[in-house]
Amino acid sequence: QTRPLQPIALAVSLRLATADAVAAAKWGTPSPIDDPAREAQVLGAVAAQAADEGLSAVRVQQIFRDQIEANKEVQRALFGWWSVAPGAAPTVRPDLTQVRPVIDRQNTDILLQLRDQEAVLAGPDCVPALVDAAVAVAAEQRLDPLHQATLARALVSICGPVRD
Ligand SMILES: O=C(O)C(=O)C[C@]1(C(=O)O)C=C[C@@H](O)C=C1
Repeated sequence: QTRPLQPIALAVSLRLATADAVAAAKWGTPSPIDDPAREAQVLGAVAAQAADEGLSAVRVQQIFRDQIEANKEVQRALFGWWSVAPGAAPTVRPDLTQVRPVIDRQNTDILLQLRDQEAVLAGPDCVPALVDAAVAVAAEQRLDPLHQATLARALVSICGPVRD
């Protein structure tokens, strides 16, 4: 494959795309963007999956902290936009309990890509390969500037060994 890191960049981008639905689910409700209990659940689940796959729980949790941070950056940006431009705010409210299983599936996809691309991630050409993959995904998914910038945020810790 010409771009071995494109599947992981895509999985990260698809996880990030859920932030729009999460923000719409929370907008106009008392549910805060930050949900520490859910974050702990996500980080616990990925640490368990990392152990099953023989991956470093510390590395995997860092990578997923980045996913969560990037997700919150999208949510905060959208909240800011909707508060100054109420006409742009969502008119239908997705059910958060239906969005979270999608996030869980993307988490698994990301984790399995980390496992499958272990050699590339640990190799000397990871950063240029990751940038190349991210640019390709941004074009293919037609990401807007907010989602391009936050995709970069979500990818910061991906390169490096994922096994102890
Ligand atoms: O599930 C949510 O409520 C989200 O906002 C998504 C998410 C995540 O990226 O997994 C991000 C922020 C919250 O603190 C918890 C989890």
